[in-house]
Amino acid sequence: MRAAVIYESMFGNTRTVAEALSEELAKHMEVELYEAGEAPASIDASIGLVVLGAPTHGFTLSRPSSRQEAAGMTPDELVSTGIGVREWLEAAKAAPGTRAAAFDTRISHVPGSAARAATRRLRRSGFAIIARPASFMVEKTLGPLVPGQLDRVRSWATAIAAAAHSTSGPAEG
Ligand SMILES: Cc1cc2nc3c(=O)[nH]c(=O)nc-3n(C[C@H](O)[C@H](O)[C@H](O)COP(=O)(O)O)c2cc1C
Repeated sequence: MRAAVIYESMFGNTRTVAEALSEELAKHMEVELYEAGEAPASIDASIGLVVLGAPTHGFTLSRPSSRQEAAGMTPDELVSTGIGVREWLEAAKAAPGTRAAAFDTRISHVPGSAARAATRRLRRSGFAIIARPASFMVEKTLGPLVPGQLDRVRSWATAIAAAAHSTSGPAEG
């Protein structure tokens, strides 16, 4: 099976999670890692699993206005300077039933997260959701990740690899 991991990140924390996730998933399948602005809008039929990752902004997926707000918080260039996962999803095309899962990074345990919003949108677009949305925590808005989060990422990767292999994709009906 091949997987596409597509992430958006302002300050690099979601990218760090996406990289660790991809490394672990690659023990179980072929993995392509894309920043959202560079990800293909059309998911190739050979891709059996799509994993989306985004920072939580305002209890949901980022918008151009929240990304602009993020840009004002650091003198450094943002990791994602083009579209985010919200806009990628609006344009995405994939075979109905393509397996998918979503994660986010966030600061607070208050309900409302980018991963939940992405999962809802994936389902609405015809993807088959194989895992509950996962959140990985940062200490402050700019990061870093809370210690121990990358262990949680690796466990989640193992779980979604197993779920992907035990769930039929579009080709199998
Ligand atoms: C404009 C803005 C809004 C945010 N809103 C939330 C929020 O509603 N809930 C939350 O837990 N974290 C919120 N955060 C913190 C982000 O989730 C945090 O910056 C992100 O996880 C860092 O990941 P990144 O380095 O990949 O951008 C917000 C951050 C920004 C910049």
